[in-house]
Amino acid sequence: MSQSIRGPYPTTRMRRVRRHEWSRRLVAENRLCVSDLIWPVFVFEGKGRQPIPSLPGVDRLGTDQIARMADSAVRLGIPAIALFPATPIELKTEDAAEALNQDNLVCRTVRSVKKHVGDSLGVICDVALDPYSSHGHDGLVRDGYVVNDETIEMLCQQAIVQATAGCDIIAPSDMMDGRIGAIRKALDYGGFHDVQIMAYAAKYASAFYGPFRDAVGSAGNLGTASKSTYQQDPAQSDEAIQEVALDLAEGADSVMVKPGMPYLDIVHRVKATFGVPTFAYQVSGEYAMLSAAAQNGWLDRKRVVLESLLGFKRAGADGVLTYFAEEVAQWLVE
Ligand SMILES: NCc1[nH]cc(CCC(=O)O)c1CC(=O)O
Ligand SMILES: [Mg+2]
Repeated sequence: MSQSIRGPYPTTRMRRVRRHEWSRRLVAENRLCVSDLIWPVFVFEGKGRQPIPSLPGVDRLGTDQIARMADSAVRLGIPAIALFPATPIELKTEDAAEALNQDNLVCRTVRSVKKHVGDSLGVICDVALDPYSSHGHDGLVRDGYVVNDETIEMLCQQAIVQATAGCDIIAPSDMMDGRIGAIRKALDYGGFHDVQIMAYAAKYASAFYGPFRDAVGSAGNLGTASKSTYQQDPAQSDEAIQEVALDLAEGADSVMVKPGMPYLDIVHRVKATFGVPTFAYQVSGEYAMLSAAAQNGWLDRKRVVLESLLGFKRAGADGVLTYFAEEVAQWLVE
């Protein structure tokens, strides 16, 4: 080839650093590690394990499975679990009174985890009424509307009940206005000033929550009703920033964006705007999608899961709540 027809070759060759595995590792800007994972755990009243058909591979755990689960989390180095109770149908009522029972399933589970592993594992509890309400809504319903302030009174009591059981992080997922400030005050007056609040600050009214509602048994209660009068409209972006600003001003220690993959733009904006501990929730529908495709042999389970979680890190999340947590932790420590 003659010199004259050779074009000007690029001085910058992006491919140079990609050539070898050691080099790709060396320049990697983001990394996923076990410390990034929050493990959601469904519990039920009874013994053994119950499969959840729309969450293949995820089981509800009976009371006799709790110690083993907590041991596994500690052994793998998972920093925290998030507990979700499947409340027996006969305990669900219009006023969700079971939420305030000091001996309800979630409180007993918290106590048994704490008794078993103490402070080597953080325990997160959702604050919202949907696992306990006969209508499946996160708040109290008056004349067909989920009422804000009256719900908050109950959420404050629910937070105290959970903190008393030993919960380390209270995670309000209800989207009532002003609940973070009220819960912070209630916790402080109750002597729980060291209990953290992880606010589900930007939580969207999403169809991706379907399998979760199967898991906690609230799908049948909610029926075709929607949560759009309190959860955010998927069209909104600036609104998420305002939600986060309010929750931080009210005393949230960390914030959560939910769902995850379709909302990575929100994760990024929140982290870039506030620079506070920011978490993302890879919700049940996201787990179901990836699992189903992998089960069909259409996607490589391990590779898509790791890629999806790295995506959260790249977007700015400090950690991810994911149903893949235990499995991923096993891969990462191998
Ligand atoms: N307070 C309810 C709650 N807490 C976590 C989820 C969904 C999580 C998931 O889909 O994995 C929901 C469902 C909802 O808002 O209806
Ligand atoms: Mg809010």
